[in-house]
Amino acid sequence: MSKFSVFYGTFVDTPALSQLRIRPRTSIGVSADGTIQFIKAESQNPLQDALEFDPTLRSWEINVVDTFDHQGTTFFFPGFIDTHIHASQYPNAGIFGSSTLLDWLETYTFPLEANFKNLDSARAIYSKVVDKTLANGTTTASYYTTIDADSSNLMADLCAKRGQRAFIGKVCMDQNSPDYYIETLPECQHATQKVVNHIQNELKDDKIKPILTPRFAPTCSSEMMTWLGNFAHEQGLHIQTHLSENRKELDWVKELFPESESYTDVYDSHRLLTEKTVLAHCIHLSDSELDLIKARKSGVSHCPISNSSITSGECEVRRMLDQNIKVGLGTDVSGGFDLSILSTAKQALLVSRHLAMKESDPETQERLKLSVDDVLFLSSLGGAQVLDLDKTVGSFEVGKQFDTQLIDLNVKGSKVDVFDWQYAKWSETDRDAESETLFKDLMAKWLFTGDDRNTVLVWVAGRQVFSSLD
Ligand SMILES: O=c1[nH]c(=O)c2nc[nH]c2[nH]1
Ligand SMILES: [Zn+2]
Repeated sequence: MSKFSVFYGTFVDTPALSQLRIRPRTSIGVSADGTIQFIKAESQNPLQDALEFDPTLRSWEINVVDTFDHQGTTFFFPGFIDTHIHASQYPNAGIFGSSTLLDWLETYTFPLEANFKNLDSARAIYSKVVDKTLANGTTTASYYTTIDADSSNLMADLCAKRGQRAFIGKVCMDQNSPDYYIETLPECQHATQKVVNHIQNELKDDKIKPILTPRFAPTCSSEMMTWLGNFAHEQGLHIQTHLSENRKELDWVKELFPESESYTDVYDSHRLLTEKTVLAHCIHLSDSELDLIKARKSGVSHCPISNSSITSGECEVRRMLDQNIKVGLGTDVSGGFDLSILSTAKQALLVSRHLAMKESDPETQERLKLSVDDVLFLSSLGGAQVLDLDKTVGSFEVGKQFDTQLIDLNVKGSKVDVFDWQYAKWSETDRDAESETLFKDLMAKWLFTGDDRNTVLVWVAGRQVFSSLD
């Protein structure tokens, strides 16, 4: 591996909601540990920039990645962050019939997840998931596996080997689950500790972290949630779970936890809401539940494909963003059928428009609509905030890790077509308002007509982890 890398071209990221930052003719220097060391705008010579940054470097020690692009169709974008994906459910992607959450779990999901004791089959499924998510530009994923510890550890090993940044969540469930797929509290404690120990003390890759994963309140006893909440606090661990996805589920939670003020309060009263908690769905929440999530600084994983597929509802993302609640995107495979965050971002935009169409006031309608810039923020820095990783990844800043995808809109065989007048045509020196507008249109083209074919190279912590050019 080179001692130092320098990347040259157009860098695009979203330093805040609704802000698209476009930096053409820029070089970014990255040290061997993957940390961004400098960002130089208006660069003439990336190799020279690296040598100026560190005069002790020799030219042959520097790896130069130059996109040779001045027309806006090739650009670097931060790696996508999938804040919620069930790796174990991937074989069922697309298979959900007309089910809704609770019958979907019984019919499709539990039977599949129960099979992960077989490590060969687990390896085949998990390898596919890591390969495919990387090829779709996902550099960080928060995974649910199954209740099984050994195959969860295998998933951690596969992510480390392939170089993906990942949270590995062994699923915990000790009640209201089928006889063939349930654990007792002592079994859960033992298996959870086994996974945490493997990741922290045996694997020792600081890109891979354990995440405590009570499946959702109905399948978790109060004793289990108390233990998990305390364990998370003692060890400073992340937590992920599902919250308020489906109306029948809400009624069930009310029945099971009559003493709790709300579904959100069930988790809070077990110390499960922290600034490292990821709450998937959050569709049917009251104002006071949103206040509680905000007070605890927990994050929301918005999973629009899943919510439409198993007809759970429409998450009011703008309502959350208006209150500065952290929101990222989740594919929620296989409630969601697509492991692409680009597709998920597109669907997030469309779901916001469905919510807008229910309003009669034009101003309210306009406000509810998420823009291209908004959903690209949710796919990158928004997700990083949800996972409490925003000091490490999600945008291009000195000191952050270089987790990046290189997008080429003109790649052969791609669905995207760019016509002559649509190129941004950054000239050698010029950066005019027209190029900026044209470039924004190219980003919209990418979101709506692009797919994994446009993701040509992917790096995590400066290491190349995927190439479509090989
Ligand atoms: O989208 C979901 N996927 C699941 O596997 C699940 N389990 C409980 N609730 C869930 N929701
Ligand atoms: Zn889920």
